[in-house]
Amino acid sequence: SGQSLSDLYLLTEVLFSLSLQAGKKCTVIGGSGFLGQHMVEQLLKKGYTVNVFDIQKRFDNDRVQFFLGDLCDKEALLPALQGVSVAFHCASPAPSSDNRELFYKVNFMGTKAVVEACKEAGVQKLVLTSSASVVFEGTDIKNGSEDLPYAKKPIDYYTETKILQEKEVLSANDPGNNFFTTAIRPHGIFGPRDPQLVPILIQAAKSGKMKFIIGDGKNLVDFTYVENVVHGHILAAENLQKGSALCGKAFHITNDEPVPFWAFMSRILTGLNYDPPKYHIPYWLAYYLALFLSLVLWLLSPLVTIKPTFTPMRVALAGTFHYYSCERAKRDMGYKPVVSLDEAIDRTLQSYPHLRRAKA
Ligand SMILES: NC(=O)C1=CN([C@@H]2O[C@H](COP(=O)(O)OP(=O)(O)OC[C@H]3O[C@@H](n4cnc5c(N)ncnc54)[C@H](O)[C@@H]3O)[C@@H](O)[C@H]2O)C=CC1
Ligand SMILES: CC(C)CCC[C@@H](C)[C@H]1CC[C@H]2C3=C(CC[C@]12C)[C@@]1(C)CCC(=O)C[C@@H]1CC3
Repeated sequence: SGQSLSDLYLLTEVLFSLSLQAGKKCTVIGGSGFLGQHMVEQLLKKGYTVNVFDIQKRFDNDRVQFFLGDLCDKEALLPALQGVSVAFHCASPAPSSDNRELFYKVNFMGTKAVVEACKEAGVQKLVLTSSASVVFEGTDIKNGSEDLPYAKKPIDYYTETKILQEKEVLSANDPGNNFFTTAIRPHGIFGPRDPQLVPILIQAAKSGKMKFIIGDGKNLVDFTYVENVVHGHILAAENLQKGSALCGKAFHITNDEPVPFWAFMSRILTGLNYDPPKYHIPYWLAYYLALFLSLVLWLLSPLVTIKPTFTPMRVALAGTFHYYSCERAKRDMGYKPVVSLDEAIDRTLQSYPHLRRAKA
């Protein structure tokens, strides 16, 4: 009859909208962090229901359900993953923490717990935030593709465990059990609220350490605006499905506009009223000075803890080419940066009024 037909129609509508809602429920592991918070904001804008799992709560939002816990604890993760179809894993100890045990525990063992918890909770898609640095050994990379082998000698412990983490996630891809995984490899993320790049640079400038250009200053590097990184993650989640080219694969996400490292640094410095560096120092000299300094600080470490501005890792990043091709992301997920580098730098500079030097 007409009544039962309209009941059936209503039921179908309800079921359809329930399935859409379930498809759009996600968890951001590391959602209190720099990238994580930007992920949450964009996911909410796109109509996702968002859970955050993090060891700390760094913002308030009525539309977000927070789960506080350590990702190394599978039992703590499970409630945050109930009814969720996509998990984004963008948690990591800060690279500057330089704590080998912590990197191993969180990035490797913790990621194993994330994979197990996702499978147990019935999450279908896991998108990992990896890093383009997993292939970087401190020597030039120009337009590197995802086919480059993992670094045999990674530049630091952080990167060593990012490699282990990425391998763990990609090898967990299991179409037979309806569990799909992929990894996004961003490079040099920057933007509003970044606690690393701009604040470290300005701190160095304030203490008079930004006088030298390491090398000839022509080395091209990728700096990627945080919203482009978020866009890559969301596209990855939306294109990750049975039979897609994303399953078990890694993808570079960059601004697709490599820029000389020192031109980028100078633009940030002058944009915040600091002088750009102007003297040149040979790369090898800067590298061995940084190595010598880290040795001295290591010898002094039982007595005093000092964090150097110029570490061998930072010198390597500042004095070599390291930019990557994002053709694979363009081809397989329709990626294209949504914010140009010029616009991204302007927005970033405007977001740091407290770091701007007052003009004399
Ligand atoms: N910032 C950059 O230039 C790049 C970052 N990445 C990757 O992007 C991801 C996000 O980085 P950022 O947002 O810059 O870092 P962040 O330090 O701002 O955020 C990391 C978040 O992870 C959380 N976290 C750390 N340990 C945890 C644990 N045991 N359990 C639960 N939560 C924990 C922290 O509380 C923090 O909220 C990381 O995986 C990082 O390796 C990759 C390439 C470049
Ligand atoms: C003091 C100056 C020589 C350099 C100041 C800027 C640096 C703090 C940043 C320049 C390149 C950045 C970078 C990262 C951290 C911040 C920089 C060293 C990462 C190591 C962050 C984590 C990653 O996965 C790779 C990044 C590469 C670029």
